[in-house]
Amino acid sequence: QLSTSYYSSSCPDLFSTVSGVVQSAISKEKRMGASLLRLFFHDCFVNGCDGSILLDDTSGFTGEKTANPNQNSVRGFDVVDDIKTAVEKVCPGVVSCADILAIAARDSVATLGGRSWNVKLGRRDSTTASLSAANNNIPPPSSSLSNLISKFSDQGLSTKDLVALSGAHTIGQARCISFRAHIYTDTNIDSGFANTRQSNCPSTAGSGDNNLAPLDLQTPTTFDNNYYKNLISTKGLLHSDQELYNGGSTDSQVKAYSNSSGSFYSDFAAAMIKMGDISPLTGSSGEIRKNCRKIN
Ligand code: HEM
Ligand SMILES: [Ca+2]
Ligand SMILES: [Ca+2]
Repeated sequence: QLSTSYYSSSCPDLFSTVSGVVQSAISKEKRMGASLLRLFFHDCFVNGCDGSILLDDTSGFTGEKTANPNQNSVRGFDVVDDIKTAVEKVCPGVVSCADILAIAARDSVATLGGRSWNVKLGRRDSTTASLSAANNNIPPPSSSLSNLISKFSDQGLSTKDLVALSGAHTIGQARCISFRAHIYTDTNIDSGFANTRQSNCPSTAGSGDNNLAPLDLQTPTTFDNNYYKNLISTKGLLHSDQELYNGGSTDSQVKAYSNSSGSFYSDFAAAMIKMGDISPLTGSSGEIRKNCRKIN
């Protein structure tokens, strides 16, 4: 029921308005493109793409921002606010925050050198959020391949979608706490690479937990297929990344993407559209939030 032309008459300037704000945010800080892409993933995996992740906690309401995968980690909420403000100026009360996340994710990929796609729209915004679903549904970086496959399958996404979508880790940064175990205890990691990462991520828990390293050591601000090349040279930063190329069923797809950015780009776009279709609120369900951080 989502459609690429959903706002064509109600908000004809929507795409140019969103992309203007996204591009200016990325020109200030390239990492922001990665952060916006990740927000869409963390929204869609928790009761569908309904903007639930954007709701702030209040004294009487606990949202998703303090869930384990999100706390001290997800970012970009100020940019979403800037996009919403710009969109409200051109078409007040029309465009959902959930759709803004979908467009911003697409524009981020395109701005950082990836290929664009036609984004489907017409989602409405939730009036609820779920801390427990955020904790349960978003896989942690300690996940095994079978855990990853099952968390994606729970959302209706295939193993092929898992491998394609994981290519998002061609951009952005991770905290030491997310990759410490992989660089100190796993054996399926290039030893020089492990040493390099250890130099800014102390083995002791607590110290340096928030120190950052790029998910893609070579081109962390370019959306390319280098992530898969890293996996083949056992330079995946997260344990979960390297699980995709560790002698299992997904090795062949990793190899294929490492050899063909074209097949990665087209499968990534198809999988993003599929992820964007997870349980949208439509019709009279939900609402169009005026402020993405709170229900009307
Ligand atoms: C396959 C399972 C996945 C796991 C286990 C996972 C895990 C993680 C972790 C642990 C981080 C670093 C967080 C931190 O240390 O603060 C991260 C960052 C990131 N993830 Fe994932 N992720 C997965 C899939 C995805 C998907 C499907 C997307 C988008 C389509 C995505 C996009 C990103 C991006 C862009 C970043 C960097 C964000 C930034 O720099 O602000 N990830 N992910
Ligand atoms: Ca959601
Ligand atoms: Ca890259």
